[in-house]
Order: sequence, then C-alpha cells, then structure tokens
Amino acid sequence: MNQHAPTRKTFEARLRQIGEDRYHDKHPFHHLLHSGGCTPDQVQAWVINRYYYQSRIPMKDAAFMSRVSDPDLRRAWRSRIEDHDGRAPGEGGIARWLKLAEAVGLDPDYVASETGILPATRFAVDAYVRFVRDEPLLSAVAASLTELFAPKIHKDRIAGLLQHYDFANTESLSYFQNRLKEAPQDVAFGLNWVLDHAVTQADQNMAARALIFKTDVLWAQLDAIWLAYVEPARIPPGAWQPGEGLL
Ligand SMILES: O=C(O)c1cc(C(=O)O)c2c(n1)C(=O)C(=O)c1cc(C(=O)O)[nH]c1-2
Repeated sequence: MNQHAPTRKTFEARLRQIGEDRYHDKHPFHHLLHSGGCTPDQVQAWVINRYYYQSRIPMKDAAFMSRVSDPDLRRAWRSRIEDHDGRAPGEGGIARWLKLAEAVGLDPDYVASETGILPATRFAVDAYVRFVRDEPLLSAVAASLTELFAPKIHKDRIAGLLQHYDFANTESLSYFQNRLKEAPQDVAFGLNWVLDHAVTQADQNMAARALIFKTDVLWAQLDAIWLAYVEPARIPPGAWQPGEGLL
C-alpha cells in the first residue's frame, strides 16, 4: 500500500474544504445575527455565551504552551495570550468583548461573572480546552486553524451589525476589528506549522480530525443558543433569563 502522504498543497486544500463544509459562518444563528434578525435579547444571549469562549481562549493557549518544550514555538505562540489579556487592565480582547457587552446593554461585571452561561456552551468550550491540553501537539495546533476562516466572518459581522443594529459602532465592534489584524498572522504560523509537521497520511488524518472537532465545538455553541433563545426558546435551568444582568 502506498503510504506517501498527499502533497502539502493537497493537504492544505483538504483543511480548507473542512471550513467550506463545516465552519460556523453557515450556522442559521449567524445568518440571523448578521442580517439584523436577532431581538435585543438574542444579541445579549450571544454576547454572554460567547464571552465564555473568549475567556477560555487564553487559558487554552496557556495549556498549550505548558506542553511545548521548543522555545521557538512558545515564542511564536505567546502573543495569542497577550492579544486576549492585554498587557494592562482594560486592554486586550477580553476587555474589548466587555465593551461590546456594555454597548448591548449588559453589565460587564455580570458577563464576566460567567453566570447564566448555557450548559452546552460550557461543555463545548471546556472540551476544546481539554482537547488542547491532552491531545498531541499537532492536533492542538490544527484545532486552532478554524481561524483560517474567521476573518471573513468577522468582516461579515462588522458590516451586518453596523447596518442593522443601533449599538454597533467603531468602539463597540473594536473586538472584531482587532481580530482582523491579529488572526491572520497567528493562523499563517499555525498553518505552516501543521503543514510542516503532518508528515504521514496518519498525521494528516489526525490534523483533519482535530479541525473537524473544532468546527463542532463552534457549531454546538450556536445550536445551544438557538435552542435556548430562538426556537423552541427552551432556556435550561440556571441559564440566563432575558432581563437579567442589565446595566
Ligand atoms: O467570531 C468568530 O467566528 C471567531 C471564530 C474563532 C474560531 O474560528 O475559532 C475564533 C475567534 N472568533 C476569535 O475571535 C478568536 O480570538 C479565536 C481564537 C481561536 C483559537 O482557536 O485559538 N479561535 C478564535
């Protein structure tokens, strides 16, 4: 049997196809949000739940770095933590997300308290952090490659929110504007690293499976929001109720 892995180019195309087929830009909740169809409650539910994802990203990057023995790889990775945490209080992606929370009428302290996060959001996000902590480094880096597809959704989101919602302006959307600058350099590094290290067919399969897992993590979060707050609007016990945590 021929054990030669397909070329770099074919493998990259395989990874990109996973985004074409499964990235969460195709989820109906994003269509609703970006086209102005969300109620203020639904926007707030999204901001509250998505905060949990944002808050765990630097934790998963710290978990990743704790496993890396190569100083070059750690040096390349560490800016991801600073992108989210900033270098001082009030800076960085998490602070920018809380500005968005405020703009949509939520008390940022309430959002940061992580009260009312949907159980399925928690399960999905925690699974991502554990995956990055426990799986081979190649899988951990490959899972971050959904960011290959993020700039397009961030651009669509900025345009859609600006067009349809009063809360949207340069300040409230600064999180997404900043990601447009940060994500491309992270993902260019991550993609090259995966292409360099996925040498065998088995490696390539493992990396592709990791990327699929990550698309599932993202999709599951939006399914959770849809079921709780859109249709059938069945809010699980303990989860955020519209009207809670307002400014
Ligand atoms: O708005 C989005 O659709 C979106 C998606 C993703 C992603 O694809 O995982 C990330 C982000 N945003 C993001 O802002 C971000 O900082 C980020 C970090 C990571 C990661 O896996 O390390 N993904 C994402």
